[in-house]
Amino acid sequence: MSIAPEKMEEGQKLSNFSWESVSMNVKVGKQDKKILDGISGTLRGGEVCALMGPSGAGKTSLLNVLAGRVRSRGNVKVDGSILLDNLPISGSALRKRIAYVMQQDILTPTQTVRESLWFSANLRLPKSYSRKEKEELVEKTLKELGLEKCADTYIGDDMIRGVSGGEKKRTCVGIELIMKPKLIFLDEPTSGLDSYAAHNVVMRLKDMAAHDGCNVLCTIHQPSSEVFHQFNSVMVLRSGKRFYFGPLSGLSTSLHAAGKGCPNEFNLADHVMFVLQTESSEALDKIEMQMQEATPASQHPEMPHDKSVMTMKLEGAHAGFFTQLAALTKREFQNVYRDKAGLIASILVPLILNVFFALIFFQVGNIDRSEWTAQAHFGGMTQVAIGGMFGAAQPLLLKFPLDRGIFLREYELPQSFLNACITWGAAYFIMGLQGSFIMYVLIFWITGVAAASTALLVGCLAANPEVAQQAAPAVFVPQLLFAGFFIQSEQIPVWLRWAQYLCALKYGMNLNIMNEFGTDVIQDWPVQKQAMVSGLIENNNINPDHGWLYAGVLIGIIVVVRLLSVVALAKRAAAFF
Ligand SMILES: Nc1ncnc2c1ncn2[C@@H]1O[C@H](COP(=O)(O)OP(=O)(O)OP(=O)(O)O)[C@@H](O)[C@H]1O
Repeated sequence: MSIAPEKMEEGQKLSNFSWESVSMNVKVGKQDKKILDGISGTLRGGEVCALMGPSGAGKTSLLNVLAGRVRSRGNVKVDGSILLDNLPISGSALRKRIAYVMQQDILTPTQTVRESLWFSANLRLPKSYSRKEKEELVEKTLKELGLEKCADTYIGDDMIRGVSGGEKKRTCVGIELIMKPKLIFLDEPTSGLDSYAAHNVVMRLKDMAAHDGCNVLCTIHQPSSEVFHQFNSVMVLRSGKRFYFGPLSGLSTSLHAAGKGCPNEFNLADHVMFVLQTESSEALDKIEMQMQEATPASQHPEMPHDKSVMTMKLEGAHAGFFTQLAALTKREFQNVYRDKAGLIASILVPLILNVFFALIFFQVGNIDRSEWTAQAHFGGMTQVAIGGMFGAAQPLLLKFPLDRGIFLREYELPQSFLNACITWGAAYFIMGLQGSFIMYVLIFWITGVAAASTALLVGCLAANPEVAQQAAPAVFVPQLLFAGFFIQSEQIPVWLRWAQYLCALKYGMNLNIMNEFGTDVIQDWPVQKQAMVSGLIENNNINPDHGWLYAGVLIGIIVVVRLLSVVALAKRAAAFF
């Protein structure tokens, strides 16, 4: 979300955000499915509105349409108008003005609460803010959200002990609120919280809305009475239609007037849900009509505009490239060194595994041994390269790339270089290889980055991580087959050989073979053994003069595949927005 507020100005009028006859239809097969049916409403500045309704009623769809995240395309058709201060607004102009707090936490576990807010402030506030002003804003937000006590605690995850669920939610809210947006949409900000923590979140939102004059809309699921009564207004949906919109008190009186009053000891929110889910569609139409007749004003709440509060101009350039780069680099380094378990795993696991695998190929590169064979010698090198390819690609297939960077991240290259050093440090001496150690490390490094790039593309094309994993063999098995160990290039049918140009492992292995069996390495070997490895080079169509070409192909694969990933991801994002 990118909102760039200028400094706050006193005495500006509150904004009204309204929408009229918003509809959304989806074509499912040959049928039109009405997701939203002519919904109108208004959000008044300084107030918090709850969006409620049974599961599937259309809450998230409405929130997405109002946030400009869904538009007419393909089999989705969106109608209606959205107005900010009575002026139509749509597209990026609308998205820019809305802070959208999604259901999923998007926090970095290894950052503290204060660092998370600072990260957001540093990256997203306009350049006109000085460091001191940003720091003051962070401290103010911490205070307003009641996060001072846990400001220096890690966010945490399953591995790292961190802040509580409620504090996490409030941090998520804070990350958006630090931008002082005019419009704040929250998708179930209280889900997973106990009623006290949920109450806390809503109270903070309410205080902030009242103080800063922003318009807040949040979907909410089964709120406790205490939480529900904090909202200024409520919109209740049923089957994509508006059932009620107005103040909370109006909901209670109009239900009463329709003969469905909430018993004293019941929770009003639960009661409405119960009515919506137990009454027939015809009965609900009747109740809705009776409610409208009883309190017609509730359906069109007036919009007083006489209140003046602190608000802000939505202008100003964002933080510059170098500020953003510095902030991102710092966060990624913190992430690596604070995640102790991850750090140990990324060193110890490859070390132990590679020692074990290398022991299976113990001294296969020592030509003085009577057991020496070219096949085992070649096999030892191949197993390290295959292990490297899977080690680099696996994490990208397991984690959906939408939440990862598409271009090489700041620490991705050093991390894969470290991995290359660990792997060859464990394998090279045990297997008794003779090529240049540093060349092995460099080849492993570049092949690993190419394999990781391919995995990233698979992830970007796949609909979800499961599909990505199922598609993985289609990409990686050919790599193994073209690597020259199972079948040599000249034995593969000519009309299929072109596929080797897509396989990073093939070029990594070409370079490995040149490194291990180059003329300078084998010149002192017995002639018979020289002939055996020379045959290996020839049968795999390796030209010893083409080393730079093979390295160039690997770099080309990295560049092309990363660019294709950007295109794939941009298409996916366009479908979403
Ligand atoms: N793009 C789409 N294609 C087909 N059906 C859709 C699409 N988007 C939403 N729906 C359907 O529209 C209905 C409303 O979905 P929505 O997610 O808005 O409901 P909700 O009120 O937020 O539900 P919940 O409380 O369970 O999250 C559901 O039946 C959903 O399956």
